[in-house]
Amino acid sequence: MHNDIQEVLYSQEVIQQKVQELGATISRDYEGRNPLVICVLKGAFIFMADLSKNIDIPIELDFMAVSSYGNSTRSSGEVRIVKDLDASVEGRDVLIVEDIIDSGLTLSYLIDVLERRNALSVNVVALFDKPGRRTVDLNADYTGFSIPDAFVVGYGLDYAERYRNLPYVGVLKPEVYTV
Ligand SMILES: O=P(O)(O)OC[C@H]1O[C@H](OP(=O)(O)OP(=O)(O)O)[C@H](O)[C@@H]1O
Ligand code: HPA
Ligand SMILES: [Mg+2]
Repeated sequence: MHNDIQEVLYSQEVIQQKVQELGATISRDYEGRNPLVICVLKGAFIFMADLSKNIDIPIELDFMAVSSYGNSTRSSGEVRIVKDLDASVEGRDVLIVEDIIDSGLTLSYLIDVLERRNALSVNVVALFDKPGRRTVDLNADYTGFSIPDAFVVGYGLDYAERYRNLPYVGVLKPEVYTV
């Protein structure tokens, strides 16, 4: 285990099992359609890679980068599009792939943007959800784990850009945070 990690909350095995279940459900629900699956960078890059391998219907992939946390454990409240999609979403069934929903600000902003671009449908799959932290009303269509109010890292999730490469999800030792 990484020296900065206090506790592992979700092991690699537990995450893989959940990702397989989510992939199977999504494959069933989108049968006969050709959804545009959008990865919200950077946090969702590992989840997107694993989830897409577990979806066994035709899909297209695109990537969008948004940022609001910077080097903090709190949202700045301002969501910035750092990289936009390559293709149009007009008339497309869109599935947004997120690593985590915390305040809900990132997703409510993204859903609004994609609906205004005339997507046919906009749904969300999030691996982790902290329902207790919402500042805006938002629910994912597919959720992996509901988690308590703790700042987590690993499996794509960062603190100040670090720890994204950990294969599990855990909490940092308090002394690691520069508050
Ligand atoms: O519900 P919210 O409070 O908006 O928080 C969730 C979002 O915050 C994180 O992204 P971040 O802005 O840290 O960018 P990153 O993915 O590049 O780390 C995370 O990856 C989600 O996209
Ligand atoms: O708990 C978290 N960890 C990492 N990034 C995040 N962005 C929102 N919540 C989190
Ligand atoms: Mg981040």
